[in-house]
Amino acid sequence: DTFSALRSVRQARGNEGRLLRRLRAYLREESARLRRLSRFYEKVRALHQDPSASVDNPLLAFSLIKRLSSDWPSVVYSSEATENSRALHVGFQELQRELPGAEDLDGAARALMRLQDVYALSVKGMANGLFQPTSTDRPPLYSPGRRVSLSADDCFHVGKVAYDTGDFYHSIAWLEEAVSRFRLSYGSWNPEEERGSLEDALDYLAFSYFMAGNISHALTLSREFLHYGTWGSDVVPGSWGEVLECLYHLYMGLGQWGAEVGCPHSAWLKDTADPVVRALELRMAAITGLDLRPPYAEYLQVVNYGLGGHYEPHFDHATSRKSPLYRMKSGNRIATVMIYLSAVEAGGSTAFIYANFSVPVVKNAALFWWNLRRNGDGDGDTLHAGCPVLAGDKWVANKWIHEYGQEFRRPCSRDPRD
Ligand SMILES: O=C(O)CCC(=O)C(=O)O
Ligand SMILES: [Fe+2]
Repeated sequence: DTFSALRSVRQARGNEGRLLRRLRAYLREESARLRRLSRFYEKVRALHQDPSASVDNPLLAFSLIKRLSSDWPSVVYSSEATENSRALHVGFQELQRELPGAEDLDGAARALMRLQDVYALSVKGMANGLFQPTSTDRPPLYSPGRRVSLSADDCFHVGKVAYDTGDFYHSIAWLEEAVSRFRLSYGSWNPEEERGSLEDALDYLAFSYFMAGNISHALTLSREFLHYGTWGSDVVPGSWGEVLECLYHLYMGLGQWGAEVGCPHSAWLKDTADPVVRALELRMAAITGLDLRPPYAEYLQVVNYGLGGHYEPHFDHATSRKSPLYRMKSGNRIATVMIYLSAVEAGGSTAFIYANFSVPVVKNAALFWWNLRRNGDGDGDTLHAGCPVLAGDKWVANKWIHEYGQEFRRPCSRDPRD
């Protein structure tokens, strides 16, 4: 999940810039090497095409013998190409530790699927670089400055991440898109490279339909797969292995869905951390009229949402006496102050599910609500969630205020409606 935060994505971009510079150096060296080889080739070829350059000439005989005994071996056995590619390898290895890995890629794929679900985006639209809701009468949720579309292989990867977790609903949508993109390019260029991928996508897609209960469509696709396929008898045991692997993921793997990636990262800031924190706390105390001195309130919590970052529906207050919240020995969380520290380009609203309203992310805006009624019971209407961030970097700060210390500021009542 290290790569979900937008700061890491920016760092990754910086690292790719470094890789680009190394590749440019490599290309420069290799081009120079090939230019030298070409010059040698042209020089020797010219001698061979010249009828007057006879070996009767002892000077030409000498240079022929020298070329064959010395120049040709050093051309053929030159280690220059190896050295150039070694420099490229070393340059890459130096950066590799900081580069995203397979888990980060899977996390980014899951973030795309989450955005697809929450904002009802069409997969075809997303693959074309558009954030268009499936009901096309609605305007796009976000129009990027530069439209980038996904390749067949990109869609295939997202589909495969879904497939691997037994999520056939998503695997079907993304593999359909991958297949239609592979079909478009099928036979048009580099058929050798494209072919295996179309077969793979069809295979995964057929199996997804099969698992989703659409057997007849699975069969149709399998026939197409057979048509493209050049495989031998090993495919039958291979398929069984896949069935078992898939069942395993279906029964064991679903719990892993949504773990880590897309979850926000947070830090706690004491008021002594910086005068800004102190000033902010004084302001919150003035606005709410509540006592925020420890232990009547928790330290300020700063949260950053990454790629497609979201927060599942929850209550801020404890709903069980066993909650670690009570360790502060200052009661439950009576109220929340939430400040939006950044704006986002799209998405990221805070949704109050039962109360049926949502608050957009507006930089420097603050929200206040009571989590508890005056009799100390939790208020069910405060169930809330952070919607996935569609585009942008979302930062919020939370101040959770506890019951103790507020006795005279927010008096109790026995009426459950208060
Ligand atoms: O970020 C949001 O919109 C909600 C955050 C939240 O509910 C929390 O941090 O407890
Ligand atoms: Fe919350």
